[in-house]
Amino acid sequence: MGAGGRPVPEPCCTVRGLAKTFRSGRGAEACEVRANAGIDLTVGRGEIFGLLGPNGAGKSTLVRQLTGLLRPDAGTVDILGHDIVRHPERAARLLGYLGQESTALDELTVALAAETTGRLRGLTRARARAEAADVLTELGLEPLAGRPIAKLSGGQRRLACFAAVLVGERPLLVLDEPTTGMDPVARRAVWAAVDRRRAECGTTVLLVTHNVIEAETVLDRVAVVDEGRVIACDTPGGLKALVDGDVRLDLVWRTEAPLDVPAVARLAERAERSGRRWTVRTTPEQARELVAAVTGGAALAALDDFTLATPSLEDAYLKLGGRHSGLAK
Ligand SMILES: Nc1ncnc2c1ncn2[C@@H]1O[C@H](COP(=O)(O)OP(=O)(O)OP(=O)(O)O)[C@@H](O)[C@H]1O
Repeated sequence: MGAGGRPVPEPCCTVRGLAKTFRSGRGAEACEVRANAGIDLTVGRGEIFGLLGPNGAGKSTLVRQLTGLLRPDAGTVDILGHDIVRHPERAARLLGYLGQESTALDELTVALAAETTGRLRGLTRARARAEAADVLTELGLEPLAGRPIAKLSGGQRRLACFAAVLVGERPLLVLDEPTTGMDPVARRAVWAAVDRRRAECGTTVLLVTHNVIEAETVLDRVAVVDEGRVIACDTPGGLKALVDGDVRLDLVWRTEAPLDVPAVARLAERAERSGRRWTVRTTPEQARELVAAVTGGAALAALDDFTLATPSLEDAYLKLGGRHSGLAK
């Protein structure tokens, strides 16, 4: 049994001891960046598995190693029984990859990019065209079908590239921050499309994200990556259990916090401050006392809003010792 008592599915992707150090410059200018250092991971078939971590943690490097685009210095990558380090060319047949950068398809129209991906994956012209049309309808992209991808807005471009990745079904989808820049309607369309493929075809999804809220809602399991290592791997619920019993108190001041109020001055020393917002992670009892202190006296007039919340995945991440910057709220 796996985390949360669920049966562990058959592996789709197994990574062992993956390591990569980038070297740049020469002589005195030379520098080394260890992008990953001994990563072990197993992603089960049909899982929606997330890689969460701050900027520069090594997520994209890991993804590029999995997709056969970057050769690791050491370690193995097995996808559905294929050794991707030895045979990187096999990755294209096993997975659909949505990277962070734009692709050669950017010069094509949305419809042609989707159709071309289908053709590159071995579909007949008629089949590729039909599948592309279906995916465009599914994602609400029909009005943009005839427009070149390069001329679209950032969110539209991302959705068009995602559409292309879906044409010509692949058992594994590797999506590097797929919803960046998308509005809520487009985001919902992406997650509905992912869910449908998992339900209907058993598709496995490996997702890189900064967005902890998204991570909490869509992922079955998540690996937290920091400085090239996996520092935790569990269900979102399992990770949040690390901070079970704590609560988060957010205070938003109208302008300046009233530091002349002793309770507020004491709070200032331990709160995480971001502009007018102060955040404190504490026990429920202490949170109640703090709320009473800031809402019962002179501080109330200076308070714009306050919320008490149960711990989020971000709180769990912080507890694990990850660095705060780079994770979206
Ligand atoms: N081609 C490269 N040459 C040199 N260093 C690199 C190269 N690619 C990545 N790095 C470095 O490796 C580390 C990991 O980068 P990576 O892009 O994998 O992080 P990430 O977790 O995907 O970050 P982000 O969330 O910002 O996309 C960083 O320190 C980065 O600067």
